[in-house]
Amino acid sequence: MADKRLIAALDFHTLEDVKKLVNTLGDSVSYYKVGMELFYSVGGDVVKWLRAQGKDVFLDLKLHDIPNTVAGGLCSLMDLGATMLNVHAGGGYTMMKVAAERLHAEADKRGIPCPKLIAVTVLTSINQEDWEGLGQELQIKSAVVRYAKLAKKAGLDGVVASPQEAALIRETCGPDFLIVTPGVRPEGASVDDQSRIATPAKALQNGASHLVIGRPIRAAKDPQAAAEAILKEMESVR
Ligand SMILES: O=c1ccn([C@@H]2O[C@H](COP(=O)(O)O)[C@@H](O)[C@H]2O)c(=O)[nH]1
Repeated sequence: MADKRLIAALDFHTLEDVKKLVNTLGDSVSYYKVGMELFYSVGGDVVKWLRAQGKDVFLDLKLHDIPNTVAGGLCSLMDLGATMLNVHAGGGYTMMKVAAERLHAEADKRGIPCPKLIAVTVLTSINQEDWEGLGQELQIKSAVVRYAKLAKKAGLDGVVASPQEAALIRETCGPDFLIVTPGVRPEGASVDDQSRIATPAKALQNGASHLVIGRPIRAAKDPQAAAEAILKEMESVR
């Protein structure tokens, strides 16, 4: 049985590429992330196709707009059947609260399970220099925890954060809060454009509930072997 803590990122722009990787990974991976590159080129069909294969889907579109627009957008996306959706915590407490309330109300009205809703805190590509360039005075860690507390208070199920902040979020937001961490790199793997990273084992030890991993699997010579090695490392942390 696949380890649902691993979410493989499908940053492709054709359905053919998606099918090839998903078929290669087979039963080893049961949870996939669809982000803007794929969604903007293929649309909702990719989510429907993945769901028809029995896969869970994190639809990572990072909605960031005024409350009414974000809530409406989420309700439209709900039709696709994704397991998890997200918004930007930078949209503020009111936006997150309205989004969560409208999503739950819409799910109740339609009699369908409500997708998990999580908030992006500070992107894992942001380093200290980028952060200061934005005029931010809090430390990145403190800002991430602040966003996580706001997301929890607004009724969201969790956050996206780097594995470096996971321990502090877990301590602050409790055992059931979802902590979805991109920025995961096996020892020796290329860092690419990520900044705040950790290995799969370290991310889990820090309290991450899910690891989002893209290029270390997708760009590997043998994606199946890369995924298996990551899963083996994850298995050591339960
Ligand atoms: O803060 C964030 C939020 C989202 N992402 C997404 O996760 C994957 C990571 O892919 P890698 O190839 O493993 O770097 C990618 O789809 C991002 O859009 C993130 O990296 N950081």
